[in-house]
Amino acid sequence: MLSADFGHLDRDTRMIDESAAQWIHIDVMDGVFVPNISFGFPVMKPIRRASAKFLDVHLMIVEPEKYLRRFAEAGADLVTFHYEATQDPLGAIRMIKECGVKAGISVKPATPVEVLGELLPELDLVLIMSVEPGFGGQSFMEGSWEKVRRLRRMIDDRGLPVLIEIDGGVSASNAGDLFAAGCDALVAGSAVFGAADPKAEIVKMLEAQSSR
Ligand SMILES: O=C(CO)[C@H](O)[C@H](O)COP(=O)(O)O
Ligand SMILES: [Fe+2]
Repeated sequence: MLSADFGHLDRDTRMIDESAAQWIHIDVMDGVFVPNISFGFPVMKPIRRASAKFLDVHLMIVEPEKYLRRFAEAGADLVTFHYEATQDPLGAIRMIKECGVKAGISVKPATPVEVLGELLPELDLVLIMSVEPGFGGQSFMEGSWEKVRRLRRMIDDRGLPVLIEIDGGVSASNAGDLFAAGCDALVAGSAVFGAADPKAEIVKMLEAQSSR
C-alpha cells in the first residue's frame, strides 16, 4: 500500500481487495530505523475496514516491542519486524504470537540469512529485503537471489513450515525467477500501482508461479 494514493486509500484498498492478490502489504516507517516516515495505526484501520484480505504488516521501526500489540489490535494478520531493530528477536516473536497473529522477521540486504538459524523454528515467515528499506520504486538488488536460495535450503533441510517473502523491486519480469528460487510470497508496490491495469499486473505475477 506504500505506492497507493493516500488521498484515495479506500478506493485503492478496494481495488486490491477485488484483485487476485492474496495479501495486502503495509509498510510502517518511523524515520529512525529508515530515513522515511510512512504511516501508523490510524491509516491501518481504514485498510482493515475496506478489506478482509490477509494484512501483512512490515514494521521498519526501532524498538518494535513497544508497538507490536497495537498493530495486532489494528487488524494485522502477520506482523514482521526487522532483525536489526531489536536486541531480543526471540522475545519479539513470542510477543507477536501471544497476540494471536503470525510472526515474521525481516533482514536488510547486508544481513546474512544465517543469523536467523536458531530463530527459524519459532517463525512463520522470513522477509528478505531486496532493496534498502525506506522507499518504494527502487531496483531489485542482485545479491538477493543467493540469499533466497540459501534460506530455502536452511528451511527445507530442517523441514520447517516457514514462508519466504521478498520485498523491493519485484515485478512481472522477475516474479517467475523469484518463485523458482524459493520465494512463497512476493511484495510489489510500484509495479502494481504504476501499471496501466494493476489487477492484470497482479495476475501476470501470480501466473509466473507455475514456472516454480
Ligand atoms: O518495504 C518496502 C520499502 O522499504 C516496500 O514494501 C517495497 O519497497 C515495495 O515497493 P516496490 O515494489 O516499489 O519496490
Ligand atoms: Fe515492505
